[in-house]
Amino acid sequence: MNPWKQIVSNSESKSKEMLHLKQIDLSLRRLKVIPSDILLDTKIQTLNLDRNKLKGVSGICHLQELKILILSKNELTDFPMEIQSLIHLEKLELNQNKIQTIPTGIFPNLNDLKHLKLNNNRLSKLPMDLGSCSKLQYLNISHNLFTDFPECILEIKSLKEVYLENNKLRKLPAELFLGLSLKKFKVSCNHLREPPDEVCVGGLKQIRSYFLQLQETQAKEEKRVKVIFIGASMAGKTTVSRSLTQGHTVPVPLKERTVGIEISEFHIQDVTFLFWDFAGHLEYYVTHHVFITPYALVILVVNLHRYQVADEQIFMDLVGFWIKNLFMRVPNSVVLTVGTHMDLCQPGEVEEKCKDIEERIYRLLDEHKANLTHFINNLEERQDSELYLEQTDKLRELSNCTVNVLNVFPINGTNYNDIEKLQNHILNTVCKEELFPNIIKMLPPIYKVVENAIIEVKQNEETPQHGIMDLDHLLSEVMLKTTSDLSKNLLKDILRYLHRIGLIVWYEEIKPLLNTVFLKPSFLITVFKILVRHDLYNQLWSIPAEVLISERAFKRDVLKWQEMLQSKAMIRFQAIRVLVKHQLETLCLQDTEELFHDLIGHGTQNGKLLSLLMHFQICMSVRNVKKLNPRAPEFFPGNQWSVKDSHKEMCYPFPNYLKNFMEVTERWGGDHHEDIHIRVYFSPLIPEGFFQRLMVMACSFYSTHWIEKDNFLLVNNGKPLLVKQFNQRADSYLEIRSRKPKRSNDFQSLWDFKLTILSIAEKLCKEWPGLFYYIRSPCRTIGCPDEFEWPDMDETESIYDMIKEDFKTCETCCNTVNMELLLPKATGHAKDPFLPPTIHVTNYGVASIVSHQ
Ligand SMILES: Nc1nc2c(ncn2[C@@H]2O[C@H](COP(=O)(O)OP(=O)(O)OP(=O)(O)O)[C@@H](O)[C@H]2O)c(=O)[nH]1
Repeated sequence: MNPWKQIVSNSESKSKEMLHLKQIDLSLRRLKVIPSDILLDTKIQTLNLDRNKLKGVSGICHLQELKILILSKNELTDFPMEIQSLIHLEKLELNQNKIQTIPTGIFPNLNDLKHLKLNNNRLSKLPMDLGSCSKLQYLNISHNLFTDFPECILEIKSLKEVYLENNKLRKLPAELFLGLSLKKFKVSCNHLREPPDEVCVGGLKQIRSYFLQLQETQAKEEKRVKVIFIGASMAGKTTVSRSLTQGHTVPVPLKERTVGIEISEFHIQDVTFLFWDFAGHLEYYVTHHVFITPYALVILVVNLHRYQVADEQIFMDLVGFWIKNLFMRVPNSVVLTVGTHMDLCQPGEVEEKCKDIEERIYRLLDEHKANLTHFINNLEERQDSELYLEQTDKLRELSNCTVNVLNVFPINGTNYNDIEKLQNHILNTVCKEELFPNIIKMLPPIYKVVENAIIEVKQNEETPQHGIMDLDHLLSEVMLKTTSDLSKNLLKDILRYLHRIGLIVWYEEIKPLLNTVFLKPSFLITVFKILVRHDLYNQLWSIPAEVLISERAFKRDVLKWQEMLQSKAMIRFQAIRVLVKHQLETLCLQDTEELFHDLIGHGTQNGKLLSLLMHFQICMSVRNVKKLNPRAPEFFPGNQWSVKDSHKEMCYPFPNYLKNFMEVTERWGGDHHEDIHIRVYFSPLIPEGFFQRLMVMACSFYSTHWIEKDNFLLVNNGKPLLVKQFNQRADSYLEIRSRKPKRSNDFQSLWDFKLTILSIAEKLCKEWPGLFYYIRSPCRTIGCPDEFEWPDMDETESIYDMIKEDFKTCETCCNTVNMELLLPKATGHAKDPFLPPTIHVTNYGVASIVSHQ
C-alpha cells in the first residue's frame, strides 16, 4: 500500500490526525494552488502534493520545518525558487513535471537533502552547485534531455543510487564508477558510446571493469550494427542478404528456403554488419523473441510483383503484419522497406506500389497512435480515473514511441548494380547520427585483442567445427593467445560483451549451458532448426533407415511420430534423438558422438537442445500423456511444487505446430452462462507466438492440462480453467473461464487460479514493450454486452484489498452484481492475497511461483 494513503485515508479524519503527525497528504485533489490553511501550519514536516494540477507552489517557503516535499505529477514548468528556504528538506520529489531548468542558488541551502527525484522533466543541465549537497544518496534524472553527463554529480561523494535512463547521454565519466561507491545505477536507453550499451547492461560491475581497463590505455572506436531481415516467405530476404555479403548476385534455388535464421558478418567500409536473415514462415515466429533485439536496422523485404495496390489483405500479409509486430516488440526500431522483384513489374507499377506501401504504413502507425490516444482519453474521462493512473502513464509513454519507417527502396534482387545501390543506401542510413546514435562503440584495446583471440580459436583446426566450447577451455585458450596477464573475471566480462553484440553466444543464465560457449551463433540456430522447422513432418519421414535402426526404431514408429505431431503437436523423445542424430550426420561434423550426447542429455538430465528450447518457452515436456491425473495436488503460489519422476518416455509438445483439434473443447464441454470469466484485451493485437508461450508456461505449472491451437485447459485440485485466444482486428483478447463454484468459500481459490495465469501473461507482456493490455469482467446479465474494467494492479497492494464494494451496478442493464462473480473479492480470510509473484519456469515439475509475502 502506498505509504501516503496509509497516513491519511479520508478527509474527515485528516485534520486531527495530521496536526498530530505533521504529515499532510493532499495527493490526487486536482489542486491548482496549495490551500492557504496548510501554508499557515508551519510545523508540517511532510507534505504530499502528488498528482495535482499545480503550476506553482507560492507560499511554500513558510513551511520551514518541511523535511519531505512531494510535488510529482503536477504542471510545474519552472523550478520553484521558494524551495531554497526549506533548509531542513531531506526528500524532494519533482518528477513528472515540465521543468526545463534549475537555477543556481537553491541547493547550497539544502544541506540535509538525501533524496532528489527529478525524472520525467525537460532538463538538459543541472546547476553546478548541486555538488554541495554532501548528504545526497539518491538522485534520479531519468527521462530528461541530458546529452552531457552533469559533472556536478561527481562531487557528491555520498551518492549510492543514480538513475540516468532515457536521456541522450553519449559518454559516462570513469570517476563516477571508480571514485564513488555507487550501489545502484541505471542508464538504459541513452546514446552511449563510452561505455557502449552492451557493457552497461551488465551493471556496475562490468562498467567498473571497463573503466579500469581505460585507466592506462585510450579507448578505440569500432562501428557495429545488427541488421535483421524480415518479411513474408519468398520475398527475397536470403537473396538480398547473401548477395550483399558475397559481393555478387546469389540466386537462391527454391529448395534452399531459409529454415529458421541465417547469420553472416559483413563489412562496408569501416562498419561491421551482422546480418540475421529470418525465415518468413510463421512456425519460426516463436523463436523471434530470442533474436529480434533493439538498436538494429530492420530490413523488411517485400516482393513488389506479388504486392497489389488496392488489396488491404495483401498489404497486411506482406507489410502490415511485420510492422505491427515490430511496433509491439521494438517500438522505436528503424525499418527500411526493400521492394524486390521490380524486374517483373510493369513501367510505373513500382512507383505506384512503393507509394501505396508507404501511405498504408503511415496510416497503420497513425491508426495505432489514434487508438492509444482514444484509450488515454477514455481512462482520463472516467470518474474513477485515479484507479487507472499506471495504465494511463504507460499508454502515454507508448504514444511517444514510433517505428521509424524509411521510404521504400525498390530493387531487382538478381541484378548486382541494384544490390550495390542498396549497399550504399544501408551504409548511409546506419551512419545517420539521428537514426543510429549507438553505432560507434568506444572500447578498451583489450576487447579487440580478446575478440581476435576468439576468432583465432574459432578457426583453429583443433576447435570442433560446430564451435561449441567449454567455457574454462575457451578461457585458457584465449589466455594463451593473448600476451597480457588477463584475469578470468575480465575475460568473462569481455565474453559477455561479445555475446551481446552477437559475435558469440553464451547463455550463462541457463543452468545446463552455464559452461558452454557457442563460438558460432549460426550453429546454435542449426540446433534450433532441428525441431523448429516448417517441414518437420517431412523431415521425420526422410530419416534414413540406418539412423532409425541405431536408435531401435522402425519406419512404423515414424508413422506414429508423424501422426502424433499432426494430431497433438507432440514429439517423442525417441524421435528427437533420431532427428538430432540424422541432422548431425548430414552436417558431417567430427566428434558427433560427444556432441549428440551433449545436445540430447544423459538419463533424465535434459541436454543442451531441450534446455534451450524450454528456456525460451518454445516447448514443454510431459511424461505420460494419457494418464494425466485430474486429481493432482492443489497448487498454491509460494509453494514449491513437484511431480514424481516416472520412467515413462518423455514427450514434448511444441505449441507452434498445434492445429485446432477438439480435445480441449470436448473435455471442457461447452461454455455455461454462469461461468466466471474475465477477458484480457490486447492492443494492437496478441503478438504472434504469445499464446503458445503462455501455454508452455501455464502448462508447466499445472501438470493436468490439454492444449489446442487457440485454447488450453488446466486443472487444479479437480477444478478446470479454460484459456482461449481470439485474435481479430479490434477484438484481440484472451478469455479465462472457469465454472461457478458451488460454495462461496471456493471463490478465492478460483480467483487465485486466474490471477496466476494473469501474472504469467503480465510477465510475458513485458517482452513486448509496445503492447498494451487491460482486463475486464463481463456483466453477469444474459445478453448484456457491458464489461467492468479492472483497476490498476498495484505491485505492492493485494487486489483482494483493492476491491472494497460488495456489489457493482451495471450501467447498461442496471442490474446489481455480486462482486465475487466479477473480481477477486475475498469472501473469507485472504489465504493467498495476490502480490504479483516471481515466476520461475524451468522444467516440467520444477516450476514454481514465489509470491512476495
Ligand atoms: N526475378 C526476381 N527474382 C527474385 C528477386 N529477389 C529474389 N528472387 C527470387 O525469389 C525467390 C525467393 O527468394 P529468397 O531469397 O529465397 O526469399 P526469402 O524471403 O529468403 O524466402 P524464405 O526463405 O521462404 O523466407 C528465389 O528464387 C530468388 O532467386 C528479384 O528481385 N527478382
